[in-house]
Amino acid sequence: MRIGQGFDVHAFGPGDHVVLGGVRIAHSQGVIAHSDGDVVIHALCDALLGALALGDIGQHFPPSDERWRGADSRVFLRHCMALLAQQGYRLGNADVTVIGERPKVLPHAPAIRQVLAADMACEPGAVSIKATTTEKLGFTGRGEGIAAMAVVLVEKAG
Ligand SMILES: Nc1ccn([C@@H]2O[C@H](COP(=O)(O)O)[C@@H](O)[C@H]2O)c(=O)n1
Ligand SMILES: C[C@@]1(CO)OP(=O)(O)OP(=O)(O)OC[C@H]1O
Repeated sequence: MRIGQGFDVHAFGPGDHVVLGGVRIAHSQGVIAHSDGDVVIHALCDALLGALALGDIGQHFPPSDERWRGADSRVFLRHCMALLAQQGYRLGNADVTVIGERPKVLPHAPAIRQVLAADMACEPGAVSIKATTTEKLGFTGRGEGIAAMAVVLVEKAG
């Protein structure tokens, strides 16, 4: 059994939606990112890579690589899951916290869990999505950006 943790931040910028856990959520702003800027999936990828001691998302999908411009981050998650299987592990469970004042995440948590469970080949019950404000403190509190942290437990397959 191994454990991994991940953290990601993106600044808000022009736009009308954010993507969280593969779900498009209408918002008064978008995020500034090379890919779709999905902090939930980026944190999850770093947690999976961390559990395997295989570096971080930027090493696997460099921001300098034009292939990843505007990319759907689900591609990154499925790649990390393939690496997990190659190393002889499967997901035990994942726990994610989104940090920000807005958008409100809780109404979208069931949809996010469905998407992530599909990509992580597990039951939605193995994927937890939580959210918190920072009581208007700090960069998330000022509405400058959004963050997510993730923890995963992985276990030997078979
Ligand atoms: N972006 C967010 C932030 C919070 N929530 C939910 O609101 C509840 C209250 O948040 P506190 O920071 O005051 O604890 C919390 O239980 C979250 O589920 C949200 O949906 N989206
Ligand atoms: C996802 C990648 C893809 O190029 O770029 P960004 O969308 O900017 O996101 P970040 O969380 O900074 O992770 C680095 C990159 O791997």
